Parts: sequence; C-alpha cells; structure tokens
Amino acid sequence: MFSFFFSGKTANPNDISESSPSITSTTTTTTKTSSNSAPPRKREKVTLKPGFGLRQWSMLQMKMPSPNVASLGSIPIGEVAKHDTVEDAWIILRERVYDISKFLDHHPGGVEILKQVLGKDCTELFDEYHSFVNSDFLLEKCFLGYVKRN
Ligand code: HEM
Repeated sequence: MFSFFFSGKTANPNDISESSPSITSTTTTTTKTSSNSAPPRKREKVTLKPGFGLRQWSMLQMKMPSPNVASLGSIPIGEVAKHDTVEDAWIILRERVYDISKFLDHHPGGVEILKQVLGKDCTELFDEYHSFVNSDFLLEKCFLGYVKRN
C-alpha cells in the first residue's frame, strides 16, 4: 500500500517480519546488497501513540509547505548540532539536513531510538536498520538544505 515509502533496494529477507506485509510486497526486486556490508539490524515492533503512523504522516506532509529548494543554502554542521531536542529535531541523512520534529511521533521505529541521532548524522544507523526506506520521499517537506562540513 505504501510502497512509495520504500526505495527499490531489497531488504534482507530475514529482516522482514511476518506482520509487515507492506514490506514483503516491496521486496520483490533483486538489488543485491554488497556482501561486505553489515547485516541489517533486527528491528523490534514499536507501538505508536494513537493517531500516529506513516498514513497519518503522509496526510500531514501533504498539508505542509514545500521547501523552496532553489533558495536553500548549505547548513554548517555546528548549526545542525544545536537542534538536538524532540521539539527542535534536525538530522543529517545522506548529506541532507532535515527538520524531523513533526515526523518523530510518526516514525514506525518510535521516538526513543531517534533521540540518539538528533543534531547528528544518522545515515549509518538509518542504513543499518532500513536502507530500503525512501527518505527523500518521506521527509520531502522537512528538507532544510545540504550540510556544510567545514
Ligand atoms: C530520520 C529518518 C528516518 C526515517 C524517514 C525512517 C523511516 C522508517 C520507516 C518508513 C520505517 C518502517 C519500515 C518497516 O515497516 O519495516 C521505520 C522503521 C524503523 N526505524 Fe526508522 N526511519 C528513520 C530513521 C531511523 C533511525 C536513525 C533509526 C535507528 C537509530 C531507525 C530505526 C527504526 C526501527 C528500529 C524501525 C522498526 C520499527 C518496526 O518495525 O516497528 N530509524 N523507519
């Protein structure tokens, strides 16, 4: 149903829980993950607050304004680090900076696990858990600009 949340990359079949039919249906493509990459981390089922989840996030995002990509500047890494609370939550993912404050409660993995990456680059952890998730799409309206590392 929400196959657009997931990129064409194939998740590790061992990583697909029986209770996640949406994932199962998106894992038929056969992009092989590199053999020297670490196996995906085991993901526990997290219960979200009522009224939160990817469907609700999708509806909320539709109402959010689109960032004016042409006018976005680059953001010093030190600036990102200042936004490390759940009320003001920025992250770096694939060199892009996102304000995920509104997304936190909708994250299927829960808020708690994301607290460790607020204000930081979460690319490595993101890929360890779910490199197949289409973050460009999911966080489209949260995009603030590209990170400036020096
Ligand atoms: C900020 C960008 C992130 C986005 C857009 C995102 C998105 C998602 C999505 C779409 C799922 C559902 C995947 C599925 O059904 O299998 C998910 C699950 C999960 N994510 Fe994330 N994630 C992000 C960051 C992270 C990070 C940094 C971590 C780890 C530190 C993480 C840990 C998890 C876990 C443990 C689950 C499994 C939840 C479950 O199966 O119930 N995520 N995430």
